[in-house]
Amino acid sequence: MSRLFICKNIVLEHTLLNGAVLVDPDGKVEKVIEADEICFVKNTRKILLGNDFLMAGIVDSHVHINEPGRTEWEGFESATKAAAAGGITTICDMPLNSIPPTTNVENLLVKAHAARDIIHVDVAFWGGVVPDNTDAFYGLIKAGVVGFKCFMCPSGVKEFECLNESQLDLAMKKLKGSNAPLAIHAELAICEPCTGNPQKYETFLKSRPEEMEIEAVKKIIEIGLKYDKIMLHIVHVSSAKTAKLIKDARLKGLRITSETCHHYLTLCSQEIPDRATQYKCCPPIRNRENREDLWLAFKEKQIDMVVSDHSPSTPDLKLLSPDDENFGDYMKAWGGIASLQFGLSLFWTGAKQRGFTFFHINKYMSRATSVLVGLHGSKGRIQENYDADFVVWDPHAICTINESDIYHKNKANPYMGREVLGKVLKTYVRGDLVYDSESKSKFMKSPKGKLLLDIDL
Ligand SMILES: NC(=O)N[C@H]1NC(=O)NC1=O
Ligand SMILES: [Zn+2]
Ligand SMILES: [Zn+2]
Repeated sequence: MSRLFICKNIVLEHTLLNGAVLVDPDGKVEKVIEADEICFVKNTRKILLGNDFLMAGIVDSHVHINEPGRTEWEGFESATKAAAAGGITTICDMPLNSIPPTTNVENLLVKAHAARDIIHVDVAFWGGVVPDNTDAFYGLIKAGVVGFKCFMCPSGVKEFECLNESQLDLAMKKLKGSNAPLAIHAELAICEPCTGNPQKYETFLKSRPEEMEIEAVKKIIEIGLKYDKIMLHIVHVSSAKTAKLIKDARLKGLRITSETCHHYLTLCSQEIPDRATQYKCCPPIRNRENREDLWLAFKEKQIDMVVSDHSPSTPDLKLLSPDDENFGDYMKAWGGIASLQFGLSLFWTGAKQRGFTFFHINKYMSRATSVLVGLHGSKGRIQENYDADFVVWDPHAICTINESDIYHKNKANPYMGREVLGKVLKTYVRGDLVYDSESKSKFMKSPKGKLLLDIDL
């Protein structure tokens, strides 16, 4: 049966509409209509959303799910529940931290089989580039990966080796003209050895200065400019200076985009306590001034989107226990922040204070990310023929991030106890309810997510 979502605040690209969204039985948007046309629509199930806000579901193009192999860090079921509870309707899984990594079709199938039947939102996959797998690119593209990801410095896991300059050059050469973007972790290992107290955040920050990112991006641009049709994407930009370089390269004709993460926009180094390794990620969270410059970089069109880079691990690897001999050692702890579920509230809290609107949330968290991963024909907008992926939320609600409300497998995160603006009430994937904050069970018994791949399993 068709469904009619009636709502006073429907967030479209540039307008807030008092009206309704008609969704066909296949879960596609049939029509967006104004309030005075509602009475003409017959034979539908009406879903009354009143004064809540109805927005396109969030597309988080940067998530590490880690199953199989490191499922105790994060798995498809827990990650997609957290996503649904955060208003995210599509996540794109990064190729590393799982064993095997997504570096050939065989491995992709292993991951897809692990995910099948247990996902509460849609899941797409990035392929990985490691030093010797260019022969696997074609098969991975045919199977439907959304693009490729590589590292320019050690990734943190031994199965996913980083590329040197000539290997990066080769990857670009092979991918040019393919429509598959190459997403790059841009840090060059040019830093000095760490001295100082490893339990102080400042010590870690000094060991990974922004020059590592700046030099890496300069190198990427230099190589990229040799290849006409390569699509490049710089993941988790932490430094506002890097963001500017990326925009300048785009003005020179390079097809290059950038993302930043909620942690760089919300947190700052001055506020990070000693031994608080739940704040550790790479590149590191930088100072307050840089954080403000990152917000400005959106206004200057230097940053295109914002994602979670959700990359949790178990608490032992985060060295979070006072009983651990390396307790709170920033240099030794796992680098990666768990935040998948909080993206909408974190971004909105910071964005509203700085004069951004609902339309920017849609732009940076749904539309731009959908374009990056080639899903812009079906995801990221409330529009005819698009999937009816929706988040229903209250942008005025003030909530506290509590451990009991978190669905990530590993709950340690830098936001515990923080007050944020915005509460997700309900999430729909292809017209079906997948999360309901009011219900006892919150999630559906039979998960409704789909694998966004071009192969049959
Ligand atoms: N391996 C992995 O997930 N690394 C991620 N963690 C992080 O903080 N930055 C990354 O690239
Ligand atoms: Zn990375
Ligand atoms: Zn990542």
